[in-house]
Amino acid sequence: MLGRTTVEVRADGVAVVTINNPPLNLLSVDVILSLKESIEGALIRDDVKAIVVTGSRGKFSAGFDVTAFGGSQGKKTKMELGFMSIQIVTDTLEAARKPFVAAIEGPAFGGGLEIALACHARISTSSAQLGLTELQYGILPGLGGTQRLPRLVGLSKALEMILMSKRVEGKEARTLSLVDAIAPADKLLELACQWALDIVECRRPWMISLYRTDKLETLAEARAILNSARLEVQRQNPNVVHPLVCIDVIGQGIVSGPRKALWKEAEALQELRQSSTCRSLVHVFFAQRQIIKIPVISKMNLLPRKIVKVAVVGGGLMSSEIATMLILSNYQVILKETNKKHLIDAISRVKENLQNRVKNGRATQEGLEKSLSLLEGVLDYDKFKDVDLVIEAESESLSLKQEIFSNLEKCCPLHCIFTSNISTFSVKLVGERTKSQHRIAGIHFFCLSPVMPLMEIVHTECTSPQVIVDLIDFGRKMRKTPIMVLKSFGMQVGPFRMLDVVGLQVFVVISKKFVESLPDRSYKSQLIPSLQQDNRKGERSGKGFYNYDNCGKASPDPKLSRYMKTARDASNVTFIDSELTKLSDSEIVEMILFPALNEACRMISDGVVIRSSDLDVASVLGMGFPAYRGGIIYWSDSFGSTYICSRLEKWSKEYGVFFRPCDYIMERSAKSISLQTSETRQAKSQL
Ligand SMILES: C/C=C/C(=O)SCCNC(=O)CCNC(=O)[C@H](O)C(C)(C)COP(=O)(O)OP(=O)(O)OC[C@H]1O[C@@H](n2cnc3c(N)ncnc32)[C@H](O)[C@@H]1OP(=O)(O)O
Repeated sequence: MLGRTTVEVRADGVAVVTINNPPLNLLSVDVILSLKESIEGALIRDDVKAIVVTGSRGKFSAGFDVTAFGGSQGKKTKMELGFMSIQIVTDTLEAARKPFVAAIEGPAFGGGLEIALACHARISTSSAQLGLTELQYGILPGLGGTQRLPRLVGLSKALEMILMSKRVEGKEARTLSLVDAIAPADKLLELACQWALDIVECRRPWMISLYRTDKLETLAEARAILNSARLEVQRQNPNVVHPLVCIDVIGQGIVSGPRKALWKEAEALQELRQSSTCRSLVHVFFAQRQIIKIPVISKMNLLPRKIVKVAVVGGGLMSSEIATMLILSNYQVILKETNKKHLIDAISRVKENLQNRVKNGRATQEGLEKSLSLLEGVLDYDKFKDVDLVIEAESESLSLKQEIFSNLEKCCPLHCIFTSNISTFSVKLVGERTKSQHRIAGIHFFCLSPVMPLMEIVHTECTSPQVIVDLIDFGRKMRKTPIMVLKSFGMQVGPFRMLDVVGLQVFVVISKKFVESLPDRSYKSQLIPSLQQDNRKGERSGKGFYNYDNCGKASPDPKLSRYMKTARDASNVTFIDSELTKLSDSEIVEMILFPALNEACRMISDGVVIRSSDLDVASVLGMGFPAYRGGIIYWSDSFGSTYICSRLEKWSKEYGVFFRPCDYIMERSAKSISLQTSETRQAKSQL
C-alpha cells in the first residue's frame, strides 16, 4: 500500500489519526481508504471520545499526488474522487458522532486542507501553509472545498483564495477564521486534543462546516460577488474554463444547498482532470521542480549556505526593484550608489514600492516599517565586510562592471558570492579582472523584479558547485509571481505592450548587441529606434507603442502609422505584402512564436539547458507564456516538428534567414519526432 494512516489512542480518550506518506504526506486513493478505515475503527471504539487528524513529521498534507490528474497520461485512480468526497469526507468524517479536530503544521494544500475543513475545528501553527491550490492544475477543489471554504471565511475571501490558488500562513488563516486557534509546534497536538475533548464536554461548539451560514453573504450579495468574479476571470483568462466551472459549483452550493453542489463538484472534477489544460499545468508543475536539478551537482549532496546580508550595487530602477524584493524576503540589504542624489532617489523608489503594497492591501504599515529597517543606503564599500552575496545591477558598461567586481574582491569576505544582473555581457568577461571566478555568477531578475517569477542563474565553467547550490536556494527563498505577452493566445499583455513595460531604451541597447553578435538570428527593428528618438520610451515616459494616461492605462495611438511608414522607408520597403495583411490570428501567433521556439531549440542542442522542460518553465515564468499550454516546447507538440519546420522554411524563403529552422528542428522534423526531450545533460552555461 502506498501511504497510509496510523491511529494511536491516548489515555485521555483522544484517537490521533496520522496521515503517513512521507515526505509530504501526499494523498492517494490508498491513503484516503486507509483514513476511512482508521476513522471507522476509532468511531466504534468505546474508549475513544474524540479524534484528532494530523500529518507525520510536521507536515499535515500537501494534497493529492497530482500525477493522478491529467487524463490519459495520469495514473488511473481506482475510485471516483466524488465517492471519496461524499461518502468518506462528508458522510464518515464530518457527520461522525465523535468530534474531529485537525492539528495542522507545515503544508495543508488541496485535498489535505479539504480534509481539515471537514473537521469540526482546526488548530494550526502560525507558520503552517494553507490553501486550496487546485486551480493551479486546471481542476477544482474536489473534496468539498468549494462548499466548505466559503462557509468558513465568507464567499469573497474564499473566491480570492480558490481562484488565485492563494496560500496563507496559519496566522492569517486565524484572522480569516479558517483556523480556530494557533499553537506553537510543540504544543499543537496537545491543544488539538484538548479542543476535541472540550467539544465532547460542550465547552466549545461542534461546528459542521458544510452547513454553516453565518459567514455567507446574503443571496443578493452572493450573486453580485459571483457575477463580478465571472467577469474578472473571463477578462484575465478567457482561454480556460476551469475557473468558471469552479465559480458555478460554488454558486450552486449557495443557491441550491451544499449537498447537491458536492455532487456537481465531483462531476466537474472528474471532467476537468482529463482536460489538456490539466495535463499542461501538471507538466509545468513538475518541470518547475526539475529545473533546479543538475545531475552532477545533485550527486555532491551539497547543502546551501545561509545568506543573511545582500548588497545591491547600482541605484537605478532595477536596483531599487531588486532591493525591494530582497527586503520583502527578509534579507538585510545594503544599497550602494556613487552619487548621493541617486541614492536618495533609489531609496525613495523602494519606499514607494512598499507604500504601493500598503495601498493595495498587500502589506501593513507595520510591515512596511519592518521591511525598511532592513535597508541601508551607502556610498562606499565600507559596509561590505560581512555581506554574503552581492548583486551588481549597474548600467550596461563592461568596464564599469569589471571595476565594480575588482573592488568587491578587495572589500568583501572570502565566502561572499558576486553576481551580475546581466543582460548581454558574458559573466566570465565581467569577472575578468578578479581572481574570484569560482564565486562569480550571473542572476537575471528580468524587469520589474518584484513581480517576475523567474530568476535565471548563469554560471561559467569556473563557478563552483557550492555557489550554484547557494544561488538556487536563494532563488527558492524569494518566491515571486508572473508577468506576460500575446493576448488572445493567453498571454496577459501583447508583445508591444510588453516592450513598453520594459522600456524601449532597454530594448535598443540589448537588440544592438544581438544584431552585432547574431546577425542572422536577430531582427533589426527600424521602428523602435524611431519611436525612442521621438521621446516615446515606453510606459514610464507616457508614450511608446501605446499612449498612457495618468493611471497607466494604455490606449492605441493612431499616430503610430506615421512611425511605421518612416521605418518602412528606412528599410527600403516599397510595398506592403498583401499576404501579411491577411494573416489569421493563429498565423500571427505562429509567426511570432515559432522563431522563439527556433531559438529555444538551439538552446537545447547547444546544451544551454539540461532538459527541454526547463525551457517550458522559463517561457511560462519569464515571458508569460500561458501555463495552461504547458510551456513553449510542450506546446510545440500540438503542431509536430514537421509542421513547424515547414512553416519556418517557407517564411525563410519569403522573408529571410531570420526564420530559417535550426538543425535541431530540421533533424527532428526529418524523423517526425517531438521537439521535447527528457534527455538529461550537463548545461554549458545556463541553469
Ligand atoms: C482534489 C484535490 C486536489 C489536490 O490536492 S491538488 C494538489 C494540491 N497541492 C499542492 O498544490 C501542493 C504542491 N506542492 C508544493 O507546493 C510544494 O511541494 C510544497 C510547498 C508542499 C513543498 O515544497 P518543497 O519543500 O520546496 O518541496 P518540492 O521540491 O516542491 O517537492 C518535493 C517533491 O514532492 C513532489 N510533490 C510536491 N507536491 C506534490 C503533489 N501535490 N503531487 C505530486 N508530487 C508532489 C515534488 O515534485 C518533489 O518531487 P521530486 O523530489 O521528485 O522533485
